[in-house]
Amino acid sequence: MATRVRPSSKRCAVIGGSGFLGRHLVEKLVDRGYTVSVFDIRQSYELPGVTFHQGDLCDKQALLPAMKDVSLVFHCASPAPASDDRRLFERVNIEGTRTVIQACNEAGVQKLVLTSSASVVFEGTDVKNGGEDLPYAKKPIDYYTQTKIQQEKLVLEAFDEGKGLLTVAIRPHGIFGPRDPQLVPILVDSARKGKMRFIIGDGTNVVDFTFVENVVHGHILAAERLRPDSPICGKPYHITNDEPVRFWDFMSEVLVGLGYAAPRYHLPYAVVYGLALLLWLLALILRPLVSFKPTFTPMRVALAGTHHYYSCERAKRDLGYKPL
Ligand SMILES: NC(=O)C1=CN([C@@H]2O[C@H](COP(=O)(O)OP(=O)(O)OC[C@H]3O[C@@H](n4cnc5c(N)ncnc54)[C@H](O)[C@@H]3O)[C@@H](O)[C@H]2O)C=CC1
Ligand SMILES: CC(C)CCC[C@@H](C)[C@H]1CC[C@H]2C3=C(CC[C@]12C)[C@@]1(C)CCC(=O)C[C@@H]1CC3
Repeated sequence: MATRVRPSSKRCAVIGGSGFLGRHLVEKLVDRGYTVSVFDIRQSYELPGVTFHQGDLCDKQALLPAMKDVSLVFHCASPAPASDDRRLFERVNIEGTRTVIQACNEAGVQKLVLTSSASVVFEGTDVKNGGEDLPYAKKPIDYYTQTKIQQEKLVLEAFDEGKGLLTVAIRPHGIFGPRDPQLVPILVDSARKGKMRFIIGDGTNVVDFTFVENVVHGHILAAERLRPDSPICGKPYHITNDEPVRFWDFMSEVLVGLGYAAPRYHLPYAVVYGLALLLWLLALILRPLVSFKPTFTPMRVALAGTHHYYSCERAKRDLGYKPL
């Protein structure tokens, strides 16, 4: 009878490994002696020792070769929040994640680490030092958040000792660092268009921005602590800098550092949120005729005008996490 060879614990796959977080994760894994396969819909770089598999994660047959002899899978692929395309989010984050789980089970993968998001509990109102026990948002503000919630539930519920699949979810918030494709680019683009003169609300709201290397560190700790008897199986973990900052101070520092003026004039939060909602509706109605993407989406305005910072005490306790 043929015996199944147990894959090496240092062989892993990174789904979404061509992206911002994914590439940082791949680079750190290679440094730590892992053999890495990247699976992504695009290839954005080359790295010695890393094998690239190009394909759509909704296609199980395309995924399986990237998972051959792999014991650990990181799933950090998602459409960009800015795309605001309901069907795309549902297809990739929900149906695609189901496919990833099936492929992991078929390929005999032992551990699956999902990159979720702290925004799965954010409903547009203040979250102060939020723990992982907060309920999922009942009224998620956008399709991105709505489908990230479903995705996280799928992965955590897939934890099944019987089948041998151990799962965990990492919830970062507002990732920044080299090659960030959204935070600084959106900010700079808005500043160039003269849209960053205003502070939404009173400007004192405190939030988490998380350095990408801390997020990578949290993922690797979780992967290495994921064992059948570990308390982390089937659980989500917030990973932050453990250093919440004022949203508008952070924005101002980045803008001034890049040679733009800091926002100065205050606008009432409720008015800007209402306008953003109106613009979003207008863009939705006019979509068949004209396509325009408002800079100030309801989600961005909510993030810019409320407190949203999270406790990483559970990660410190269970993962031995400490910001780098
Ligand atoms: N950037 C942030 O502030 C935060 C990001 N996250 C999560 O972190 C993860 C990584 O995000 P980023 O690196 O910022 O985004 P990114 O856009 O740089 O990376 C996502 C990657 O997924 C790939 N991808 C998308 N659809 C795919 C598909 N159908 N099949 C295969 N690959 C596909 C893209 O090509 C891209 O390389 C995502 O799951 C995101 O939800 C969570 C919290 C905050
Ligand atoms: C136009 C301005 C009012 C705001 C400009 C800055 C924003 C582009 C960013 C500030 C907080 C960021 C953030 C995310 C994207 C970029 C910001 C809105 C996420 C939505 C990315 C995906 C997540 O999972 C949560 C993030 C929260 C913070």
